[in-house]
Amino acid sequence: MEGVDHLADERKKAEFNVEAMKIVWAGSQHNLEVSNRISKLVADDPAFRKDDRTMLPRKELFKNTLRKAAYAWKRINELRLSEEEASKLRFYVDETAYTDLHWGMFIPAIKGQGTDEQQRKWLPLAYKMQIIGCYAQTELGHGSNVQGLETTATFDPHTDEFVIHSPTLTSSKWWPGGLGKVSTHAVTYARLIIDGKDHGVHGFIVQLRSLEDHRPLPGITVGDIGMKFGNGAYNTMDNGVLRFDHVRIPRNQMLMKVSQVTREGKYKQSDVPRQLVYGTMVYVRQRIVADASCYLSRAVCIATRYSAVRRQFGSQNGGPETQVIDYKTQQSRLFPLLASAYAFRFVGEWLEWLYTDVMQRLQANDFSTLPEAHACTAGLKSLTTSVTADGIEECRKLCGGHGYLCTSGLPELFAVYVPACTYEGDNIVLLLQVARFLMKTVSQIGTGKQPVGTIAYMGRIEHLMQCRCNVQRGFAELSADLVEAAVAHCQLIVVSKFIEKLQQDIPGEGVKQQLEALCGIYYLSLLHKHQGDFLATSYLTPKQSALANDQLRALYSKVRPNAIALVDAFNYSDHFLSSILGRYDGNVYPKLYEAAWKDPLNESVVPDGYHEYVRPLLKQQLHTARL
Ligand SMILES: CC/C=C\C/C=C\C/C=C\C/C=C\CC/C=C/C(=O)SCCNC(=O)CCNC(=O)[C@H](O)C(C)(C)COP(=O)(O)OP(=O)(O)OC[C@H]1O[C@@H](n2cnc3c(N)ncnc32)[C@H](O)[C@@H]1OP(=O)(O)O
Ligand SMILES: Cc1cc2nc3c(=O)[nH]c(=O)nc-3n(C[C@H](O)[C@H](O)[C@H](O)COP(=O)(O)OP(=O)(O)OC[C@H]3O[C@@H](n4cnc5c(N)ncnc54)[C@H](O)[C@@H]3O)c2cc1C
Repeated sequence: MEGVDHLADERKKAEFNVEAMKIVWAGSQHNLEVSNRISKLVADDPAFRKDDRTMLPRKELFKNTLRKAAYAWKRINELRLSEEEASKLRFYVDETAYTDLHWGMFIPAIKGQGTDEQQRKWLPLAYKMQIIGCYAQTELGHGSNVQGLETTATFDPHTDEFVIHSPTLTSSKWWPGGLGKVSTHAVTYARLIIDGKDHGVHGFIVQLRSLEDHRPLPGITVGDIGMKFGNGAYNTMDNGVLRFDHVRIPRNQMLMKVSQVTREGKYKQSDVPRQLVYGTMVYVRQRIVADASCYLSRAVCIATRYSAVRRQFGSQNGGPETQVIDYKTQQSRLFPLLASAYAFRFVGEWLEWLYTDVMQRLQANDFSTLPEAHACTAGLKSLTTSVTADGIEECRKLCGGHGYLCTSGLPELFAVYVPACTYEGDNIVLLLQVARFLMKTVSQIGTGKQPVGTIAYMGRIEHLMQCRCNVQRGFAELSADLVEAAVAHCQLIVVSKFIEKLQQDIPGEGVKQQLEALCGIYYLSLLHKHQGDFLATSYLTPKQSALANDQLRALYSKVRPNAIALVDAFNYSDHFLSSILGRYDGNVYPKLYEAAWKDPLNESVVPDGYHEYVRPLLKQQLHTARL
């Protein structure tokens, strides 16, 4: 019934202060206050309706996204929201759009790789959205291999310009979000050519469309690359294709913080690592880690609430059937994901600190922690997005048949999230970067001391490195194993940051105890999953492994009465979750039934097509042997 909290009994079981846990999840009292205020602002505004997304045809869907983005911008300015509040508003609008790339990559690229003068010129225009930008790096033929990009930027000393050109079909820019129909400018990555010499990939600001009539400028061919996975989902984004036909830009539109080209055409590489040109990707990867905890927690919230509502089997003498959340199999699938959501939240906080620290060091020309930052952002982006994508799908399965309904919110959540395993760096390619970092670390041990434990096999590689074969062959031969080592390395970071979080002062009755239980579930479920490795390397005895599994089950029982309160602590509105299965009040069945009749297919009792295609079948007079 309306107004009844069908999960009230579950909420009464909580053994900790949920309001205090909301502050832990939000990161601070201030963050919680801003989240509450902005979330309500969005949820209460019908202009931000999103329950129709999966039913709109692409052009209507996209126009609706443009409308929402413009309306959001209007509200941001009317209410004079801060950058923090504006970012929260875009988060709670919950619709991928060109603004993601304008604010999330175009502006950071100029801030990270532009000179002070270039920042003074371009950032005010971008902040006022008087230009709209995208990040055009990937090409039809190359995405992972940035050094393989083919677009050229050839310096013309006669006119003090760069000529931007797409020499081959595969050099067409392909995938950049916001490029297809909206962006007026792009930070474009191209090979810098001076006097016939290729200086590698650099960033350039290129205007794509007229600010008067939005038509592509001369030499620019640009459009959308077409429909992507799933209805609604990422089709609100205009991922685009872009070709340059000898497009001329002023020399001062090459981003010149890291390296410069003088008026005379002299190339100057500052004494900074060339990889700083990749700085925007590092920035986004660390943000994607925090983002993973948001997406995973949304799916876990839906699946946990529904698992408490859903009853199946187990009725005694006509009594109520068993809540599926009480089955150990349901708990063994759901609670590690709940623990992962919290774990990724905390490692995301740490990674943001690491990134900020590295950026401060770069200001002082201290590049000592850049390799660690690269390995951590790459590895944790890979790990958290893979676990989150798989976790959203597991949450769909945890909801049985109803999880497959769009009104569960889970299919669209999955469809919009899964590209995170690919964009900002294919997850395997990034893990190979971590493996390279690990190998370099091991080789620097250098004293002949063999690495032990789960990285013992790296000793064999190191041995190969020292004797009969070169690093590349050893690395390539064992790359699949090295990727597993890279994952293990990243899992160690996640676990250690969770433990470090627990060593902080965490206010609120019972809050720390719940986090300790979740931390235990996180590492014991990992131990359980990889117990073969631990047993094979004698890190664990069979008896210890069995004890660990017993402890894991005991922790499931400890978390069970707190599960609903632990997902309430995510503090998501019903509007944001957009899920009948995940409703705060648990009023699932009546709302599922009500929603079904709103589907356009039910606008008529007899479906379109009946008379043309069904009635003739029913009325056919066929004389076949089978009849
Ligand atoms: C949905 C919303 C999501 C998040 C919300 C929040 C904010 C985000 C806002 C918007 C985002 C929304 C949607 C995402 C849109 C997607 C955008 C994109 O996808 S942009 C394009 C991304 N492309 C990539 O990531 C390409 C991946 N490839 C690479 O990074 C490089 O090619 C690679 C590192 C693989 C190899 O580079 P290469 O130059 O060939 O180096 P090499 O391997 O030879 O190593 C040499 C040397 O350099 C070190 N190194 C490499 N990279 C870095 C780095 N980034 N930083 C520092 N150091 C680096 C490497 O370790 C090695 O060192 P050693 O020689 O071993 O010491
Ligand atoms: C939704 C979405 C949005 C995007 N937005 C943008 C954007 O705004 N701007 C932008 O510039 N780009 C964007 N991209 C492009 C994205 O960054 C690339 O697709 C991504 O970097 C992967 O590169 P790729 O497509 O070349 O994959 P590939 O590298 O071709 O991957 C194909 C397979 O090859 C494997 N592989 C590749 N190299 C190696 C290797 N050395 N060793 C072992 N295996 C390897 C990969 O693991 C993978 O299994 C977007 C992509 C998507 C899906």
